[in-house]
Amino acid sequence: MAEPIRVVVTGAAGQIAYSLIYQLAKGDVFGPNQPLYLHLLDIPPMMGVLEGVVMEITDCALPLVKGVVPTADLSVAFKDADAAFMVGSMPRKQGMERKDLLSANVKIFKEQGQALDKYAKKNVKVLVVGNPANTNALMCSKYAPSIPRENFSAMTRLDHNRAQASLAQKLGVGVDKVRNVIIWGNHSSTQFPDASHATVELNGTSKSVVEAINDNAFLQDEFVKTVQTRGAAVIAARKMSSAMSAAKAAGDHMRDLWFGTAPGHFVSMAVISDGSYSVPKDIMFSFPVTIKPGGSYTIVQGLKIDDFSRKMLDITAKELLEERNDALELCSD
Ligand SMILES: NC(=O)c1ccc[n+]([C@@H]2O[C@H](COP(=O)([O-])OP(=O)(O)OC[C@H]3O[C@@H](n4cnc5c(N)ncnc54)[C@H](O)[C@@H]3O)[C@@H](O)[C@H]2O)c1
Ligand SMILES: O=C(O)C[C@H](O)C(=O)O
Repeated sequence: MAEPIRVVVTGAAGQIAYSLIYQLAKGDVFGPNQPLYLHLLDIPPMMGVLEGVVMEITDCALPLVKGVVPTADLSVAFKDADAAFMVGSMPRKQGMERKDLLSANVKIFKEQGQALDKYAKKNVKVLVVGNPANTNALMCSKYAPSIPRENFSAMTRLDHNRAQASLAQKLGVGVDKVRNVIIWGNHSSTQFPDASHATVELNGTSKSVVEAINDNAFLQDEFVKTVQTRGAAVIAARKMSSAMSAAKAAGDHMRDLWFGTAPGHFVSMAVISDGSYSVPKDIMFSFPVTIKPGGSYTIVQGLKIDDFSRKMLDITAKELLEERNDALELCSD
């Protein structure tokens, strides 16, 4: 058996964590041969609830869990961390946009970035889930200057999974037959879900999704809007934000960072922009990426960007630039 790794989950007493921790503990993310210590961070008033979560982890009797560290202390939570799921923050309520959470949440990510910088391993992989995820990840990385910026990413995998599932439903095939959808930009209602490079396996043959659906109006309108507003639709129905699907996406994202993407497949992940596709640098922008085992990723290059796509990329980049300015101001004191 491998040496145990230390995996942090923040917001560990919350909804997403409740589904995520089980996946981690049973080996769905880091593999069935990887023992781990679970470092569970929440705020002091939630320590009683967290105690209940720890009892349940124990009662699951899962052999990969070598220890559980429930805490409200950042120095304990991030000590020697190999991987961190940054979930802890306020979720939006009906009628809010995710960026409305910036003032409530961004300082959490500043403070926790500083703690990662001080206590975590320098090769820690940090996945930001808490909203507004892209800009929180940017600020988390800014305040952890000793950790490479490439080790930070924000989650757009839920949008990616939503897009893949929506196309599979439209085509009447299993989700595993659709690949290489792209989410560009922000995890917000300005994101651009793009099916133009996606493929579908039909009767054993790979075909472009655009050709298979043969309905550009659907792909540029209904499909885009459905994915952009899916989070709000879940909130309207559940009166709480998505949790099971968010935890599944967080597991998918981290597993791909750990083990790499399959040949010929790319996934969507918000990473620091290097200017690819004329996206402004230094914002956390969701791109299509391929990943090598161990987490080094490459932004997929050379995809054709038509006029419609260009317009959509520019809209979401503009929003991220605005969020960055607001976040810098909020964190300046
Ligand atoms: N990126 C995505 O795709 C995606 C998807 C779903 C939800 N989210 C976001 O994830 C976040 C968590 O959602 P949830 O449904 O689990 O919320 P929740 O309210 O159920 O749980 C959040 C937990 O975070 C804790 N918390 C608050 N401040 C903290 C701090 N400073 N340090 C540590 N813990 C802290 C709370 O006490 C609570 O236990 C929200 O911001 C939500 O909008 C993102
Ligand atoms: O939409 C939200 O606020 C929650 C989450 O970001 C989601 O996409 O479901």
